[in-house]
Amino acid sequence: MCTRATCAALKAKAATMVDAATLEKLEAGFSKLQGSDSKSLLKKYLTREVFDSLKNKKTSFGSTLLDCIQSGVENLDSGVGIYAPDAESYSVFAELFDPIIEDYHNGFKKTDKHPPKNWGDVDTLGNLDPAGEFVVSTRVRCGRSLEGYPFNPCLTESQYKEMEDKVSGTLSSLEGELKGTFYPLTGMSKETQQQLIDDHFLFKEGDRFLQAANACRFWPTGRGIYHNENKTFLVWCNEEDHLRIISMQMGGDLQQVYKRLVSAVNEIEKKIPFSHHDRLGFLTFCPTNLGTTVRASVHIKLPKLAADKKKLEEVASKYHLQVRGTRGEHTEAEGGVYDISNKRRMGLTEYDAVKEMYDGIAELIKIEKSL
Ligand SMILES: Nc1ncnc2c1ncn2[C@@H]1O[C@H](COP(=O)(O)OP(=O)(O)OP(=O)(O)O)[C@@H](O)[C@H]1O
Ligand SMILES: NC(=[NH2+])NCCC[C@H](N)C(=O)O
Repeated sequence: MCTRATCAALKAKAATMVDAATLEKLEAGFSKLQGSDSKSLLKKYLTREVFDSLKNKKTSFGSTLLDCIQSGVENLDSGVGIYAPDAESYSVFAELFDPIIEDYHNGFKKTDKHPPKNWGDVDTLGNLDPAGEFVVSTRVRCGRSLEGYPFNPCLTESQYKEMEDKVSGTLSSLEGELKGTFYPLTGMSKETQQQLIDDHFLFKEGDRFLQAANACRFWPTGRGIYHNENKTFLVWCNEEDHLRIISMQMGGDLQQVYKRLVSAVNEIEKKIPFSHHDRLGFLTFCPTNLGTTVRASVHIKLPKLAADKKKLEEVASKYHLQVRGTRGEHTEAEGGVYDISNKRRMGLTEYDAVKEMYDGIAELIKIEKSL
């Protein structure tokens, strides 16, 4: 017979157990992935052994292995294929996250510790292309998560609203070049939204990788964009991460772009506490963005080098750079314009992540000139 005490204990145990339907989906997902020709890091590191050791685990938010891997299972063309539904997932499912992090971030081992934040001397970076021959535009972004909130899949509708209020309220106090307006996605006309996307200022809608990760619930509630008048400083609210802080402008003046980003982050950090992990650095939804969270990119035309796309990618990867299409990740180049950025974000400082892009692009331009 079930006494009150044993009943409560059984209930508590059931709450920490992964239910049969989830286990069934996990097994089906595992078979689908391993039977596919997916090139994702998820497929590479989710061995039967790792799968069996993690399939019954749950975080205190109730997130399971399925929540972490479902995007990569559904989208077999994923490069990575895994997201952390909450910060605890990085430790509960470390057996899977750690080797993926090590592979993506150039050998950042599970025993390694991400260095403390260091923006470095912002005056030491220059203009990548003073003559304006190759670089169309330059952008540096970083991601931040608000302390006290889980990532997208675990957020409630009211948390989305609360976060949007917090973010827009805080940004409204920015001054000088950073002064701007917050535009919620709710109520924005489709034309305005599309124009902002086409001009590379706003995140796209309906990203299938995020959707499959359960990251687009209650859309467009709580999502929005803040920008200054000339759109050189922008903040995305509640897309992939709670915050994406962005500085961008036409041409190759990385110093100006980086300086603006650093002063903006320093200002915002005074007003909002961000989630930071002793070993992993700043916390983000996707393991590719942990650490510095910095992606410094140029839109660049390198017609000779890019005549052979494979060659371009090979040379870029030699300098630890990643090549994307004109409209960002998972898109193709239009009119010969590529998005080239630093690939790793962990195990080095913010300054060094940006410098990695600076040095690599300088080399690519040198090669292009020599061809
Ligand atoms: N140097 C750049 N100049 C102009 N636009 C850029 C530049 N780099 C990226 N973008 C634009 O930023 C938008 C977002 O791109 P994308 O989603 O690939 O990167 P992200 O914002 O860094 O985030 P994530 O890596 O999570 O995808 C796209 O419209 C892309 O074209
Ligand atoms: N925006 C990102 N987090 N990009 C990195 C990974 C995106 C996607 N999940 C993939 O594996 O291809």
